[in-house]
Amino acid sequence: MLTFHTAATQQRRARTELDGGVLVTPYECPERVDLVLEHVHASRLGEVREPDAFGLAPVLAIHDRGYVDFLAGCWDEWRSLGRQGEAIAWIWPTRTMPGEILPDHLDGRLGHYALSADTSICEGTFEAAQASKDIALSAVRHSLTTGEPAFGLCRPPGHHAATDQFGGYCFFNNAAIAAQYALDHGLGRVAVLDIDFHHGNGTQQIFYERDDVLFLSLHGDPRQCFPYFLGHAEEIGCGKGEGFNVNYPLPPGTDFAAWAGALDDALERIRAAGCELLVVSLGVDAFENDPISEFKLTSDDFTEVGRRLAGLGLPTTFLLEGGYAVEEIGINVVNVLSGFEGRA
Ligand SMILES: NCCCNCCCCCS
Ligand SMILES: [Zn+2]
Repeated sequence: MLTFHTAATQQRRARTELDGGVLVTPYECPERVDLVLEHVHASRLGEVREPDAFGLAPVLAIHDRGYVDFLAGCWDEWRSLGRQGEAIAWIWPTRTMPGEILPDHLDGRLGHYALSADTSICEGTFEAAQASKDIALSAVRHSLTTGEPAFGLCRPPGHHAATDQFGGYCFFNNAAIAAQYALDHGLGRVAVLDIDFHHGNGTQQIFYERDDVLFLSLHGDPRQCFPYFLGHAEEIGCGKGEGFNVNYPLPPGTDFAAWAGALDDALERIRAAGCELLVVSLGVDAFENDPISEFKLTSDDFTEVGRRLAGLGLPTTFLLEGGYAVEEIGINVVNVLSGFEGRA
């Protein structure tokens, strides 16, 4: 299986994440890329290829122009205000303050465009996000033109990024951008399957009223887990999109047996919907030792996940999302990919 990767994804080197009331070293660290790459090579998964540059048009097919411009200028503007730390949102529109008018001040715009305070913006963030979406586009183009599976070693991840919102370590929704690219190049319907521990709120929001993307997500129940405010089973899509959004919220402590039951149901729905491509939001933070997640999948379980995905018989593009047990991220990611190829 081909891997798309560029070191440009490591330009984002944030030093701070607000976690439990203190500023910690971000869980979503550049070293994640090195460790996945190490295992891609060690497992002889296949060639590692630099992505092509696709520019901003595919991004603007998904994200709002004002949002993209905000991301492009935020760090420099933050610094021009004389701020010492990294750009972190600290005030938001709320239930009692809906914020219909976009503020002029950066702090107001930061709250408008930020989902959560866990994601700092620093030097190199915009550049890394561009590299990550180029990886996703290169991977999906390969699957479309060859029918072969491809792996996009994306970083930063994307599934929490909505039309005009960043957070959960995500800026551009790589999976949504890839799915839209496939639709713009002739496909009628694409499935996006999100197996990251956290609900893909951004991907859901982007496609919620559409029937050309079937979005399915297995994740920690939002009653107990980030992102807390989206991801319930009752959210089934609306308008033309009704029935094309499927959430599988599962309780903390879920093991593979229960999780795989939801996966099998999701695979059945993908089969029934006549999807022509599968984009997998491949987060491996459902792993039992993940520091910020609460499922109990083992490394061997990830091999079985890959095997079951292969059973669909669809062209499949895997895009890295989360996974914060850094030591094991490489094993877990490659196990899915090797399992898919029947090599494990
Ligand atoms: N403070 C603990 C983590 C907060 N961040 C939410 C998790 C984002 C996962 C992205 S896959
Ligand atoms: Zn996650």
